[in-house]
Amino acid sequence: MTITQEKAMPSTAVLECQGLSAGYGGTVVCRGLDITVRSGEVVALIGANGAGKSTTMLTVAGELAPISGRVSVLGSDKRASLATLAKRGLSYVTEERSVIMGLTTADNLRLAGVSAEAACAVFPELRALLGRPAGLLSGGEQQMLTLARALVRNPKLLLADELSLGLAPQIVARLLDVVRAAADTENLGVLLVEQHVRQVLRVADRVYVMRRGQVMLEGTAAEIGADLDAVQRAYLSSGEQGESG
Ligand SMILES: Nc1ncnc2c1ncn2[C@@H]1O[C@H](COP(=O)(O)OP(=O)(O)OP(=O)(O)O)[C@@H](O)[C@H]1O
Repeated sequence: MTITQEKAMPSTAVLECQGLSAGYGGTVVCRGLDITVRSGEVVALIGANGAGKSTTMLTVAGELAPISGRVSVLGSDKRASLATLAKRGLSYVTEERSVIMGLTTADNLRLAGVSAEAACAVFPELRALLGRPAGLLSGGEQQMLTLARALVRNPKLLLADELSLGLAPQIVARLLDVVRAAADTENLGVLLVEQHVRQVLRVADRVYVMRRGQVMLEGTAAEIGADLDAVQRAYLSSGEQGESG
């Protein structure tokens, strides 16, 4: 008899927040957060505007000190800077276009120590754009460059905060599909903040729903998706998050 060993090994937690409170200058914005991301898992963090999603991401990324509670990133709960965490395998991408606009796509990759070949393997769309100044790329192309640059380094944990802000639904789908594929093939753990709720549910394994600094609801993407209208009414009602993209 053949014993299938697939999924027999529990996957490693690449991020664990326990009772995490976070905020600015001692003012608590997020409280009591328990959030886990395992390797190979795409986890979505959704919530209305001002719910505390970015504050959570900044704290996990080492940019803000936790006010209380525990954050363990890639097996260590000692606070470290983003630069140190990046060396250990954390990648943090945001909606801000982090490319250098005056440099070509190729030079942006070179500056980041990333081979153009490897980046084009992630997004073949970049090949035709290698000689073009990044400032002349569309928003979606700039985010492809950003994401390719992040993924080529083979991170173990990707934090993506509204990577697709302001982009057309097709581009959002393309970016999210690449993130999903990296989780599946590279065992990457992903925490995604995303405005396009329906799109993120399509690629996520699990979801945390935040409201006013707290996780109000968590479940599999299928569970949250099954009652999305009620979830939207209860927790995502203010601002753009209510639009399910
Ligand atoms: N630098 C800051 N100093 C003080 N308060 C801040 C700062 N940044 C954000 N806040 C406050 O923290 C709360 C949570 O903001 P945060 O940006 O984390 O929410 P969010 O869920 O990411 O919202 P959005 O979807 O609008 O980006 C808000 O009330 C916001 O005004």
